[in-house]
Amino acid sequence: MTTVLSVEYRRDHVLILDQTLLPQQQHFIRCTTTKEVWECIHALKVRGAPAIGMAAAFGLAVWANRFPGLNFSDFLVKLEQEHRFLASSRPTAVNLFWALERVTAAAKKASSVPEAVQAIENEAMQIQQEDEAVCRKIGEHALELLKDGDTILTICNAGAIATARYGTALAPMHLAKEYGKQLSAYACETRPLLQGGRLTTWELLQAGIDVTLITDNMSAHTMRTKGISAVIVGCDRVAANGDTANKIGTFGLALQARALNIPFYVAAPTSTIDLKTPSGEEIPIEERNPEEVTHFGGKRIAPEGVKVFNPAFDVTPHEYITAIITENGIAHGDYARELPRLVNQEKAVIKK
Ligand SMILES: CSC[C@@H](O)[C@@H](O)C(=O)COP(=O)(O)O
Repeated sequence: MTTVLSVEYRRDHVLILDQTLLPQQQHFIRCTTTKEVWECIHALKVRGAPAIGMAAAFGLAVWANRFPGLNFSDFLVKLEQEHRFLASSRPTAVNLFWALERVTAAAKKASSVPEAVQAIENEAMQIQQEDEAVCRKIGEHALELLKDGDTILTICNAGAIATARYGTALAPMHLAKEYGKQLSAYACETRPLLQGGRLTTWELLQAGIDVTLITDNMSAHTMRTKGISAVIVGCDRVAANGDTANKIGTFGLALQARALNIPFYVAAPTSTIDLKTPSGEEIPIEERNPEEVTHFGGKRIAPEGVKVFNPAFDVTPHEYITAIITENGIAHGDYARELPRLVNQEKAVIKK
């Protein structure tokens, strides 16, 4: 599989793989300020819920390392400001807020600036290390639901470059390859920014995994005619009742899967489960620049003045989700009861 790290911490800077240039170019952006990290997250140069959490956490670590002076209370006030600034880069993926809160809480336990800098750095690196282990576990649990020879359909990119390694929805594909099993994938192109067409195909091809690209409007036909065994998607936030926000188009896939009696699975690190948000109705859905829809490859394709609706995510109601696969096990329905149990097991699993 690809060993490219989409986010790499180098103490006085963080290297971010510019995912907007893939697959044509593999270019890393050197960020030395929180503003540069904010811009990378906002412009989807780094994207995918776990990866944006890591980028933001490392952004704070870079800022802390460059902090001039030793006044601890001044440091904490400015840390809160930088935290809030980075948190404003995107609204939907809860991992962004989760990761920022983790590193800020670690700094608050310190008693001097050097101690706090070290604590932020350690916590950010821990988040990245944990994410790799978490994704591998998700892949292993997902494989319990699949068999050798299965074909899955996915949307967007919930792969290695959206995480520390392996991905979430794509983790079973990478692990199957490692275990000598055969899983094939159909990747929905994922308009308007083509994360499926550009990124999932690139990642799976690099890993030597069988992948076929389709446009988004081919999904129902593909499910019906190509022997799709399961739909597996990632997520940006899972509410306490199991309602799940993921890339726009995901809800449509869930409806199609239900109509065709195909299981619909959500791969969710427990860091993406937000027990404080009761249902999908309370999940903020990011709306992005209309130009993402009116333009294609830098060229206008829609008439000047047309109204545009461009939500980046949608919410799949929990009743359409066959199972939610976490690093701590699988919830099959009754999410309001199962999700707290899985989230609260988190520490036990990570320590293994
Ligand atoms: C493991 S990544 C999970 C999700 O973040 C992913 O499925 C997704 O929808 C990403 O959207 P994006 O807008 O590309 O950040």
